[in-house]
Amino acid sequence: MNQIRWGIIGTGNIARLFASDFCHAKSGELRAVASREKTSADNFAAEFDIELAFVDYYSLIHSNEVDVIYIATPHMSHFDLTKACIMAGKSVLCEKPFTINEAQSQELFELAAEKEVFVMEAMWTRFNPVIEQVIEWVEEGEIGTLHSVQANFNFLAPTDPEHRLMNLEMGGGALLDIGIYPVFLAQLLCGKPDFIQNQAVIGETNVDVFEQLLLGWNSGQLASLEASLISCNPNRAVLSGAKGYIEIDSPWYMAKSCRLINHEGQERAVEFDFPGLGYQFEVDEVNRCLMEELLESPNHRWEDTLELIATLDEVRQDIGLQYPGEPDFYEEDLEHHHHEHHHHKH
Ligand SMILES: NC(=O)C1=CN([C@@H]2O[C@H](COP(=O)(O)OP(=O)(O)OC[C@H]3O[C@@H](n4cnc5c(N)ncnc54)[C@H](OP(=O)(O)O)[C@@H]3O)[C@@H](O)[C@H]2O)C=CC1
Ligand SMILES: O=C1CO[C@H](CO)[C@@H](O)[C@@H]1O
Repeated sequence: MNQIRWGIIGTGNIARLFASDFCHAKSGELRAVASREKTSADNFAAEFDIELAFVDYYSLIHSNEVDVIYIATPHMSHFDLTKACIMAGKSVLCEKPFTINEAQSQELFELAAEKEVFVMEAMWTRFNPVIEQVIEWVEEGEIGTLHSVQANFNFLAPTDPEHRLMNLEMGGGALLDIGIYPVFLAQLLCGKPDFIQNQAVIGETNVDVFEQLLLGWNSGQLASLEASLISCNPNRAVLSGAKGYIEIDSPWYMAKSCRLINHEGQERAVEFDFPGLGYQFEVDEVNRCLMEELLESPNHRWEDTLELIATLDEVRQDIGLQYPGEPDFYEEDLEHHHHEHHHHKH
């Protein structure tokens, strides 16, 4: 079998973590990297033993040397780069959030369907073995009816106002960068929420630095979620059911262990001994999908990405957090009214 040939766009923080874990994937060749800077491309290629270093992104996108491109650049660039890859017939694994809003994601998935190109949001947590275990426990009824999801993602972000996390022009803020993880977990287990409430703290650079969300489902399920760029937390997740609960150990979004505790207090602990941080599992998933000639992963479908970003859109609309170049929320809201849009205000 020929190896699937990968290219990476960007040489920043996540590109490095991904490249270090790539060797733990079951198959695939990390064949090319592209950077805006020649020295960054060359150094990255040398460090990770990558054959080809491109000095602009579009040369990689149009090269015949790769089958799939991993986009590891800041949020605001995901739309244009993914679009260019699809147009060039290159499969895509694009960092989260897939795009900054639902309209952009919708447009890309329509294009991918039309051009018959594989596309997936790099929601790596979905492929972590602990999350697979948790899905299995919940589906097998080990905790009975699932009633609640409690999850958060907190870390101390750089305070530099120019840093991508603090900079509005770069799609900054907690929600899109890290809030997406707890929302992902809740929606993975409960589906698209029927109600969304939130409280957010806006920082000095006008991005959300801290927020809590409460999601509700007509089924009676509730999720209590938090994202913060300004506070510390062990970042554990707890799923409570009628017969017991599951605790995903810290940090839950990249955990190596979890525990199932029944209503009598009996505990079953599971530990996974995998190398690296766990980025290899999303690589395995993409390789498997490409070998099966799928356009989307059945485990993180286009619909899953759309439902995820739709929730983030709704929260941002409530907060009044708009990114440069986005259509005006309030005009959209008027249109939505005609379509019986259920927007739950607190
Ligand atoms: N899955 C995960 O665990 C993580 C995911 N992410 C996601 O990955 C993306 C990138 O985040 P991160 O790696 O932390 O960001 P960094 O700033 O560390 O790196 C981003 C890279 O993108 C390239 N780039 C392209 N355009 C720009 C621009 N306008 N400004 C700055 N850099 C640019 C640069 O590469 P070059 O100079 O080589 O062109 C840069 O090194 C985000 O969307 C984030 O959500 C981030 C961290 C962890
Ligand atoms: O996805 C992510 C995981 O963790 C990082 C913090 O350590 C985030 O900034 C990032 O975007």
